[in-house]
Amino acid sequence: MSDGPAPVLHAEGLVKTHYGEGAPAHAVRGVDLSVTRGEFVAITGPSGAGKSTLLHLLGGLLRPDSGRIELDGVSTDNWSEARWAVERRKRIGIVFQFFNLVSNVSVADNVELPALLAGASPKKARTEREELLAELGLDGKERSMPGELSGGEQQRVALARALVNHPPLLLADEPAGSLDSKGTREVMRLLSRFHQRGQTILLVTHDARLASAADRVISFFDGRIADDAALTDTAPPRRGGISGVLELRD
Ligand SMILES: Nc1ncnc2c1ncn2[C@@H]1O[C@H](COP(=O)(O)OP(=O)(O)OP(=O)(O)O)[C@@H](O)[C@H]1O
Repeated sequence: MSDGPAPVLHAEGLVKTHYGEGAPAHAVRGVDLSVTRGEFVAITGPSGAGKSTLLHLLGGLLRPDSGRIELDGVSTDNWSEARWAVERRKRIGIVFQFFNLVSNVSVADNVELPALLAGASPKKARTEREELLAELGLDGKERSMPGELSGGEQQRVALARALVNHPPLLLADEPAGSLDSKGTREVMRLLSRFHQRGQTILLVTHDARLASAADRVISFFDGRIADDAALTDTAPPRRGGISGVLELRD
């Protein structure tokens, strides 16, 4: 590898088979992947290709059958579940299709909790929460319960929760998958904004139009990377990708 800084994420030889009721599902069949700081990478592919399984492996929510993962140059090989939980809080924010907010606590508590668990003082957690919710257009919703919010608002709360500890890596698994076109536009606009400020993002989506908002698109098929289309250094920066893409939806 070159002398530059370690990639935010580096995976080698990842394999994962699910054993359910029927035949084993060979969801991830040997994946090598590096994500550099500041990249916005989309992983796209048809339903059942193994995209979510890959994202769950990369976030430590599933263990690979074989292969290895490094985060910021640190090997995760010997991490226990408990260690993963601690490290994930600092290093990886995750947003899911169905938000996964804690339904019986307020918006404010949903966002502050991961900060407190990571060791922030109550004052710091509160400040971070206030800043993020304001940034995400959720002023005045602090005392609401998740169920009182629209899908788009809930996903913005989930985004605030994922980013409250300033993790180097944001993983997003079909974050617009349960949103209408307005919510989709909003969440993609926010991802793009955070990316422009330097956030490294790995987005899983079956929707090629949303994937085109990223600056590198990986096509995933049958558990393997079929294509990895990074923009070259000499390519002109993409502009208006998201609005161009999402106009299609209106
Ligand atoms: N927990 C599980 N138990 C058994 N099989 C599973 C499990 N999770 C996923 N699979 C199977 O693994 C394969 C890959 O699934 P995965 O959800 O990773 O694909 P995907 O590309 O994310 O699909 P989608 O876009 O529909 O979410 C599929 O055949 C799926 O049925």
